[in-house]
Amino acid sequence: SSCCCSFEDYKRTTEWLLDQTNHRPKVAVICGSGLGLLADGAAHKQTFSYKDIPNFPVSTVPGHEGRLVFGTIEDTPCVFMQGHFHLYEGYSLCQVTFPIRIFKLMGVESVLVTNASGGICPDFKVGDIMIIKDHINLPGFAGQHPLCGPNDERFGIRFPCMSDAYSKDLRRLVLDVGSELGCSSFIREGVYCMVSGPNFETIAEARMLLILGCDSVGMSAVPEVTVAKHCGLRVLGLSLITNMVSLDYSREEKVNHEEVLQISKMRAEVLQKLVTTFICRYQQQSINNN
Ligand SMILES: O=P(O)(O)O[C@@H]1C[C@H](O)[C@@H](CO)O1
Ligand SMILES: Nc1nc2[nH]cnc2c(=O)[nH]1
Repeated sequence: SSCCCSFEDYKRTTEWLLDQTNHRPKVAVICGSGLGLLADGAAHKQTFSYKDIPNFPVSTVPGHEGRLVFGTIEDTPCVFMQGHFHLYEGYSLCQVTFPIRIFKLMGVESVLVTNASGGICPDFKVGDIMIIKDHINLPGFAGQHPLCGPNDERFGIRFPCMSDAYSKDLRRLVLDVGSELGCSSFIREGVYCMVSGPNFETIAEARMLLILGCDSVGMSAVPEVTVAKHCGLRVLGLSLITNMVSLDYSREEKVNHEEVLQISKMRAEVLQKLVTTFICRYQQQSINNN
């Protein structure tokens, strides 16, 4: 699975966007399933449909609007992806992660990845927000890895370190913001495992993931985070627990995508407050540190 996009492709898309907008985002927010509302807190919005952006993939999954929204949160220039791409849609991991390198070339410094996932950790509850502390790249173990193929040094090194993929400072900051907003009772930290999907887990698979140390399981984030870390972006990951994964053969409930979207919509407002306040504090901290 080598990269199907050349540096020229990335450059062409970046230049096209820089020509079309005066926004120069510093923070990129990737909105997971049903979480497009996260962009609603931004002002001075300018929106592009993915289908109109050269080289951009398009969204094919319900709950992913397929729009790139530029805007500002207080004084911070941001870009929101309302919908992102998945391996199970038939995209290569190079296409899945294409926007990350565009953001890098546009001057973005930090990426906030959100998504929906199933809770594996028995202490979790539906509606919890899990700060991603670490991940397991299950497709990566099988060679489905976005950095396979020739390495382009203009983006990053051949053998990037992944033990610090999720910025400690950003995790601390979002924990502080969560407690300031009175959300501590449903904010968790944990390990996210990516599977390719599109089916939800069997019970035996779920039990295996529990033994492996996974707290939640989903079908995204990891390729985007890996490529972001490779090109030197700071990363924060937030995963909304939309369902509990069955670990027990006697459990009757069956998970489905509609339920995932319903819980995402129900929690989007809280997550939006968390994300917008986080971005405000992030900006204040950068000002204080400079
Ligand atoms: O795009 P995310 O990772 O938020 O979406 C999750 C994984 C699948 O795409 C979908 C399953 O309901 O939700
Ligand atoms: N793989 C997986 N992805 C999800 N996305 C939301 N819920 C789930 C889940 O239970 N399993």
